[in-house]
Amino acid sequence: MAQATTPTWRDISLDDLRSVLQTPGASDNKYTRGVVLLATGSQTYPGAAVLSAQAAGRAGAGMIRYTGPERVGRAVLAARPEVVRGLGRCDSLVIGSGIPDIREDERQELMPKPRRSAYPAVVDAGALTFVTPGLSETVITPHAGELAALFKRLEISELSREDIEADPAHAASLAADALRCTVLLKGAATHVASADARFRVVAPTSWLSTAGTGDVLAGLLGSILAARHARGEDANLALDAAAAVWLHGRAGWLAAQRNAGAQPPHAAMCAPAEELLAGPIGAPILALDVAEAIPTVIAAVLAR
Ligand SMILES: NC(=O)C1=CN([C@@H]2O[C@H](COP(=O)(O)OP(=O)(O)OC[C@H]3O[C@@H](n4cnc5c(N)ncnc54)[C@H](OP(=O)(O)O)[C@@H]3O)[C@@H](O)[C@H]2O)[C@@H](O)CC1
Ligand SMILES: Nc1ncnc2c1ncn2[C@@H]1O[C@H](COP(=O)(O)OP(=O)(O)O)[C@@H](O)[C@H]1O
Repeated sequence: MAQATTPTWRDISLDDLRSVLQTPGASDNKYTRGVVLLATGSQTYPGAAVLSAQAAGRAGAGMIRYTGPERVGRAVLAARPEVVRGLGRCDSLVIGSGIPDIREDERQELMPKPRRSAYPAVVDAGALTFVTPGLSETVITPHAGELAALFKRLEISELSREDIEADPAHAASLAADALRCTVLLKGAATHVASADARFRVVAPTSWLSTAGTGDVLAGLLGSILAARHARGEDANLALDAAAAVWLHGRAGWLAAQRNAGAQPPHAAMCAPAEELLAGPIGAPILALDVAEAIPTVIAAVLAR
C-alpha cells in the first residue's frame, strides 16, 4: 500500500482567496449566505462575544445567532442589532472565545445539536479544554500557550509554549496528526495544518498583538465556514482557515494604516506580507478596528 505523503507548507494565493470568497447573486438570501452560531463570551469576558459577532458580520455572514448569558447577549445586541438570539438553523458554530470555564452542561447543550448536522465548528480559547482526538469538521484555534496546555492534558507531547513558539510548523503538524482535526496555530506567522494540507500565513503587521484580535479571527472564520456549508460544498477547512488568517492579517494592516492617517489603495492590500512589513509602520489598533477593516480587504480581493 502506498504511504500517505506529508503535505508541504505553502502560502495562500489570491486565486485561493477568490475561490473562498464568493460574491452574492440574485438568487441568494440570508440563509444561502450562511448562518453563524456564536457560543462566545461570558460574564467574565462579555467583549469577546461582541468582537466575534462584529467580525462574523463584517465578513459577510447571512445571519448571526448568539447563545450565551443574558447580559452578554444584551451587549452583543447593543453593538450589533442584526444578531438573532437563541439556537436555530445554522451553518457553523464558533465556540469558546471569551469563555474561560465552559461547564459540562453548557457544552452538552451547545455541541450535540450542531454536530449532529455536521456543521463545521471553530473551537477557540476555553472550548479547547474539551477537545479530544477525532472531532469531525472542526478547526481548533490555539495560541502557543493553549496548544502547550492541550498537548499536556492529552499527553500528546511535552512541548512547552517556548518549544512551540520556536518551531510552530512542527507543533501544528504534530497537533493535526494527533488530534485528527484542522489546527490553526496563531502567532506572527500562523500555521494551519490538517490531514492533507499545510498553510503558513505571515501577518503583515505586528500591531495585531493586542487583546481580542483572536476573538475577531474566530468570528471571521465562522463566517467563511458557514458560507461554504450553506453553498452545499464539501468542507475545505484548512483552505478556509488560511483564508480567514490572511484576511485578518490584512484587516489588521489596513486598520494600522488608517489609524496612521493613510488610505491605502486596494492593490496595496494584496501585496506580499514581506513588502507590507517593510513599508509604512502604521499606528496602534484595537481588535474592533480589525473587524471594521474586513469588508475593505474583501473588496480588494474581489476587485476585478
Ligand atoms: N475583550 C475580551 O472579552 C477579551 C477576551 N479574551 C478571552 O480571555 C480568555 C483568556 O485568553 P488568554 O489567551 O489571554 O489566556 P490566558 O489565560 O491569559 O493565557 C493562557 C496561557 O497562554 C499563554 N499565552 C497567552 N497569550 C499567548 C499568546 N498570544 N501566545 C502564546 N502564549 C500565550 C499564557 O502564558 P503566560 O503569558 O501567562 O506565560 C498562559 O500560559 C479567552 O477566553 C479569550 O477569548 C481575550 O481574547 C482578550 C479580550
Ligand atoms: N507579534 C504578532 N504579530 C502579528 N500577529 C500577531 C502577533 N501576536 C499575535 N498575533 C495575532 O493576534 C491574534 C491574537 O489572538 P489571541 O492570542 O487569541 O489573543 P486574544 O485571546 O487576546 O484574542 C492572533 O490572530 C495572532 O496570530
